Amino acid sequence: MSGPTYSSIPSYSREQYCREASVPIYNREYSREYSLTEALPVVDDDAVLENPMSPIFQYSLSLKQNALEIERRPSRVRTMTSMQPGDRPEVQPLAGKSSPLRLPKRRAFEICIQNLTYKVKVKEKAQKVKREKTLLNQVTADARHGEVLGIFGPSGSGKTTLLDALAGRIDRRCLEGTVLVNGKPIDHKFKRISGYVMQDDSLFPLLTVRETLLFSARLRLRESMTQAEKLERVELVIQQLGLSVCANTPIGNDEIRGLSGGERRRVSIGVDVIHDPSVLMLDEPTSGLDSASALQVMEHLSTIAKQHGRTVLLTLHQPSYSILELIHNTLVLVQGNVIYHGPHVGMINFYSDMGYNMPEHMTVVEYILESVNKILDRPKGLHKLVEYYHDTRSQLKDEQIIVQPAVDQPSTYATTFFTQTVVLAERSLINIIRTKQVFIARLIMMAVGAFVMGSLFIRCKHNEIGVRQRQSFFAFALAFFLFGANQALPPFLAERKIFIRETDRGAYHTSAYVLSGCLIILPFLFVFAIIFTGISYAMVGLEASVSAICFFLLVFFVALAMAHSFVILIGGFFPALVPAGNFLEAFFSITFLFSGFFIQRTAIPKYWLWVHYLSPFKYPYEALMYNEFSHLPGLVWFDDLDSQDILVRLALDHVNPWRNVGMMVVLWGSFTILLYCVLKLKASTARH
Ligand SMILES: Nc1ncnc2c1ncn2[C@@H]1O[C@H](COP(=O)(O)OP(=O)(O)OP(=O)(O)O)[C@@H](O)[C@H]1O
Repeated sequence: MSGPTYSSIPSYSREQYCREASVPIYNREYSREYSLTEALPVVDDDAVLENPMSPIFQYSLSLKQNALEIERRPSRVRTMTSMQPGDRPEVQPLAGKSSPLRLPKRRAFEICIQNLTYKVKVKEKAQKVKREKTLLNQVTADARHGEVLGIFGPSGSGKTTLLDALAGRIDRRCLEGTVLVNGKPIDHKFKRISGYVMQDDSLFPLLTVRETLLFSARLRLRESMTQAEKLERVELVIQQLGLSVCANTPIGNDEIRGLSGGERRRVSIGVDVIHDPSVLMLDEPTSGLDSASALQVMEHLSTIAKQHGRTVLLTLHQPSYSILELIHNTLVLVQGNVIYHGPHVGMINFYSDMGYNMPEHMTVVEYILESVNKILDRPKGLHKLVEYYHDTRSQLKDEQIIVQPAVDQPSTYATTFFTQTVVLAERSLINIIRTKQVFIARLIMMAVGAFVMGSLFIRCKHNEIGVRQRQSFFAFALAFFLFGANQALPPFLAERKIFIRETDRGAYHTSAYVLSGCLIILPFLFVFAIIFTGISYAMVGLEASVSAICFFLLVFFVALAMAHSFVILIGGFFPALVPAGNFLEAFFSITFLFSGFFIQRTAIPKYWLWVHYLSPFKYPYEALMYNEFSHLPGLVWFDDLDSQDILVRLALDHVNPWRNVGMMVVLWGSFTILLYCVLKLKASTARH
């Protein structure tokens, strides 16, 4: 096809258009030119004209600064207007465009995929050596701005793999071929200008739809936008995705009642379109939706592409007629090979030329996918399909779209590190408050534990048994605290997927996430330490000076924070609960053995000493012991042994309690930094 595109119409005022009625407008869908008199007797900005040429479609005509924009959209009202050239058509406001919010003008992006190949090594059960499996084979395609590229293919044909490859979820070093974005090789900046809606919905179950979208807006819309504008954008997305009825419903999950699967899918789309990315990739955006909702979502995506000039790539299964009409270009994959790329209308001719005639009741995609299975059953079936496509490809070449230069979209984060930390902390706080049962349960556990220990070691005497009781109390209390930190694991693992998705798309810095998580939990840990100290300290009858009590509280608080960050670190390494939980149990059990309580440091064989120094129990245990005995100088406990002698006997006389607290802080900081590194690595190689 050749001819001018809409955007090539020169910059005319509306009056000029009316005067120069003979300016031809090329309509790509109908492959013909219309005169302005025919299509556009009177045009108001952002108006819908009941299309006189089609009973099914409306043309949304809008006269923008530099070009006349014409969008074809399915008509909701099937009214036919018989219109003669020169007649004044009925003009209605454009549905779903009521918001005055203007999206920023952005640079248009054209993606050009050339011979993209992705192979993995797979091990067959029976075979010893690994076999190479080709997931993408010489895929060549392009996605243009202002258009929706529909990627089709039978299950397992490589649709998700292709999107993952573009989204940077597959290490580029494992890919052969080229992906060009506006003529330049794709790089890490692409993540920031693109949005990727994956197949699975990773959302916070306790946040409502509106809250979910608002948090996404606060993280991903530019800082320069006011709160009111962000709210307005959220409301617009809610409206466009048909989520108004459930805007205040919690997302929910298997345990908490919430949205239906289709609504959840739409929220996932909302989260990734809220910042209006220049390139939007969606894996099965309509899965789980009824036909009306699916059409609504697709209309929205088509609008994003057409009206805002964004590039949309999506995978779909069995699109209906109406959905297919909203897709401008198609790519059909079979076993990682392209068997068709071009407009879907051309697909009918392409396959009828091959000798396949489409029955009336089927969409072309449905028919092709059904036929492909039969073709694949034949000898060399796939090879023939691919070969036929390659032979005819040159004939299918569509006209070149010239990418319009416009305002560049910055490739940095939309918000500052400070804003990200605040927003993420606020979101975590809401989640903690909404799971108050978990917090209350842990609080009760602390109180009951403190009471049981306090009543067991009640009023320890200053004698030999009293020394033993104090040792046992400190050791057991620390075990109770540190083993209990495992409770942080399940909520973190549930959140981990969301974190990976969000950072993968460049929503915020990994460091902002780690810092916010680290800070928001501290007040809660402090409350636990206070409850425990308040109940058990006096009951056990420990040294009653203010400084000793405060130090005791400080040690437990820092121990809790250190243990919490360690548990989260392990959650960063292991994505599943069982291996992470098992590792933590084993780690805490072994390091508890080396704490110095069961066997003194001086008695530990040299080759095991390193475990003693790594033990998270060692530092708080020694600090607590020293704190207790050093506050009672000269007190004779038994056999003429005073506090100092006891410390010498227990090999604790060398302890510097503040150095131990310092070591705990260092461990806490190291675990947090390691967590940052692990999450950063996981986010960058999410698919492998
Ligand atoms: N790491 C991997 N190792 C081996 N095979 C893999 C790997 N990742 C994906 N595959 C295989 O690659 C093929 C393509 O997978 P992909 O998820 O891209 O298919 P799809 O077209 O999106 O399927 P669906 O429509 O069912 O989502 C499948 O056969 C899948 O099993």
